[in-house]
Amino acid sequence: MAPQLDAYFKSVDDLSSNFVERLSQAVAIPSISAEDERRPDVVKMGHFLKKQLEDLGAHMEARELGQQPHKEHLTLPPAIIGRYPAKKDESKRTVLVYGHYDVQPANLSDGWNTEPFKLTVDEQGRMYGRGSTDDKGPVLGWVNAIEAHQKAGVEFPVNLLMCFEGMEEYGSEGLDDFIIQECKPGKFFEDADVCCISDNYWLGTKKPCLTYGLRGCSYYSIEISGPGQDLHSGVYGGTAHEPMTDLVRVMASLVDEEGNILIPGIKELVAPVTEEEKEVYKNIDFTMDNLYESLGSKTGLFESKERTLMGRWRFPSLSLHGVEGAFSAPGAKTVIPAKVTGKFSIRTVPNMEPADVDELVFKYVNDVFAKLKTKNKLNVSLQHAGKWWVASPNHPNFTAAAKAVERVWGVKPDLTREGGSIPVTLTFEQATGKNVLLLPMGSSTDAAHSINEKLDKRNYIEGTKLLGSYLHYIAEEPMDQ
Ligand SMILES: C[C@H](N)C(=O)N[C@@H](Cc1c[nH]cn1)C(=O)O
Ligand SMILES: [Zn+2]
Ligand SMILES: [Zn+2]
Repeated sequence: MAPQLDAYFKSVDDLSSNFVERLSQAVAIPSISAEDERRPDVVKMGHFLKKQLEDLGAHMEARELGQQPHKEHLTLPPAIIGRYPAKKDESKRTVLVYGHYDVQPANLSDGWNTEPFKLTVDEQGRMYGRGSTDDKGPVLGWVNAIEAHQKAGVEFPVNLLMCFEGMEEYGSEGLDDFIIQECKPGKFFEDADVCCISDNYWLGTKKPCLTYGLRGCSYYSIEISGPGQDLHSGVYGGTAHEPMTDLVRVMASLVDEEGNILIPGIKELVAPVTEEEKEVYKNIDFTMDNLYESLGSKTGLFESKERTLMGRWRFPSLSLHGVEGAFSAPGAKTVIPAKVTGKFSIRTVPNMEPADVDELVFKYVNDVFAKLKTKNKLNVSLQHAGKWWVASPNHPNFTAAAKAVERVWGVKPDLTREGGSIPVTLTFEQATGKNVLLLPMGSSTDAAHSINEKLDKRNYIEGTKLLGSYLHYIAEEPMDQ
């Protein structure tokens, strides 16, 4: 395998400027799944990806997923699925890869130093742009790997099945049922031997990792309304119950300043931490400085790395995200908003069942609201939910990936869990019955979901080598599981 990989690596290096250009074209499409008016761009991005792969000879299909639940006027972006080589080679293993081509919202006015939808590369090779690390860079890593094999004249080692979605940042609407259907006998994904997802991040900036766990995410809205329209605070302030005042009280009652979730019953749903498990956290290559570097401040909740890692991977957290309908522009506007909608989410962990979490949340929010004795109206609802996932890293899929990491980066990877969520991971595991590996490309300082999101060129290029060499190692790894 060594000469083949050497030739492949050289090809990746030779093509590196084409790969950056490919990422630049992808970042230029503002495929924001959460913004209704951007839906045509999400679809455009799906077709861009499809065309890139078709040009390399892959068999690709854009599969419609129907209308968006609760927003029936919107058509969901298609699942872009494919197979490379176009005709299955029965003598080779089949690897199913997943990624997403939608991105989080981004505006220059949020505080970006550069245009979010223009890939901007600085002198250190940091490639800034929305979606660069989450998840356009990693998705294009698979495309690049195919191209580099072709240009190097190196035989592609596996049958690659691909599933790319455009709604991951909005709860993967519509995808679960599609995956379940397509994993059935005779369908597109039926013959997967293993699955691989590149859509998370290293713990620090130096050491690659393989990831075997994710937190779930239950995302809620609290709508409070009262007045028939927005009001002048000079004329009506002091005469009416104000929705924003009620909402601030309800939201403040969800979590305290130390990050403790104040909803009764939530803590009891969490699996107890075992002594054996505590040892795992001690051995992870992570420092508080890694945290401070990626936070961009020293505002961590805990002093120790073990407690910090547990706060990210092992315990639930509740975050307040924003308020729709509230005055948020610069300057001063003396308005009383008539209807405000607060958004928050809970990251869930074993053994929290999403339905149990919902019940506790709804009861608590209604109880807190009732105590306010306000005449306004409350509506609390779940926007979307995805369950947590924890797997065993003792599988040839992980062994193959560890070999690839050592070959490309020259170090053994850490085995990590991830605080973020990729809702379909569990679906792939259950629907295929196969092992799922998370193989991250980007690092802890990439600022996914934040302003100035970036992917280091080194991570993109070496990451492309990593994805390709993983396919070579998985092709040869003994597997009876
Ligand atoms: C880890 C992954 N790259 C990611 O960012 N996932 C999102 C998924 C999500 C859940 N609800 C909304 N989006 C995340 O963890 O926030
Ligand atoms: Zn992602
Ligand atoms: Zn994301």
